[in-house]
Amino acid sequence: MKIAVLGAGKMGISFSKSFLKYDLIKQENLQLITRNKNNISAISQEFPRVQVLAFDEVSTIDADLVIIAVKPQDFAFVAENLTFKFKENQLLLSIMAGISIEKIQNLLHHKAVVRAMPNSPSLLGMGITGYTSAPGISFTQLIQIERLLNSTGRSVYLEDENLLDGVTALSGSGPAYFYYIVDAMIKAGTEMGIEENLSKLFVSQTMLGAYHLINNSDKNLEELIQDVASKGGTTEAALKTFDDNRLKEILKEGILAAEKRAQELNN
Ligand SMILES: NC(=O)C1=CN([C@@H]2O[C@H](COP(=O)(O)OP(=O)(O)OC[C@H]3O[C@@H](n4cnc5c(N)ncnc54)[C@H](OP(=O)(O)O)[C@@H]3O)[C@@H](O)[C@H]2O)C=CC1
Ligand SMILES: O=C(O)[C@@H]1CCC=N1
Repeated sequence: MKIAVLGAGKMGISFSKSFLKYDLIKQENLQLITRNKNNISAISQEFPRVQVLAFDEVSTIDADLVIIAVKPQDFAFVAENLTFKFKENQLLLSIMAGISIEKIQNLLHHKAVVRAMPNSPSLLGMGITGYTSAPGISFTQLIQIERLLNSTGRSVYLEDENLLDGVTALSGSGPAYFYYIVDAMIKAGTEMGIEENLSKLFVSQTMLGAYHLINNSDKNLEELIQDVASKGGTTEAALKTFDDNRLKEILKEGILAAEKRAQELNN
């Protein structure tokens, strides 16, 4: 299989690394397309046998699969300035937030589109990707896509494309929410006089342990919380402050704002 990545940024590179790591593709069969010519030598150093091209130098794409990994805001420019046509047998895989299959089909004049929403832990093979496809994509093509996505972590096929904006808000953006909460906890630690590196250790090991308890316990989240929160104790004091300040609602509102933004990106 030959793959071209249009938009060799963080996610495009991260996907490429996963495909190469699991031998799903050879460097010789990968094309990385970037906007800025100054990036070419750095990318070529990392991938010595990959063909690295600038967008305005591309005259044809020799690939079975083209991954579109530019920012949604750059997509209209890409579509208007393509100097080549997609071949009928080429499959497009978009990982752009918000942009619908219909819009991709219309702007690129190409029907065979799969739309996916991965997340940044894909860099470690620990991501999760929701994906869906245009009508007419064969089962064999979907299996090929799923094999590639699974090299970046887990993947879930969704019948309903509309759910992908929710997936974007939940797992696409999710790692940033987690870092945000971890950062707030570490800062609280330093404010209480714990050295920053120690605070980081206490918080990250707590998150890791708690994550494994979620996955290895028969108890639901409410019960796990109750196990920690002794009557009249410290946890209860923290949880009361969170509830008094509507922290859960605020987090939910933030996630819904991310979904709304994904929908706006398609306008
Ligand atoms: N970051 C994340 O965690 C996730 C991102 N996504 C989606 O993945 C996509 C990429 O995001 P991310 O990797 O973070 O962003 P990056 O900015 O790191 O990557 C986008 C890349 O596209 C390049 N680019 C822009 N225009 C063109 C063009 N005309 N031709 C070729 N390359 C071009 C940019 O070049 P330049 O360096 O010049 O800007 C940049 O390298 C987005 O659509 C985003 O919605 C999805 C899930 C998670
Ligand atoms: O913030 C964004 O728009 C992209 C999509 C999901 C994660 N990053």
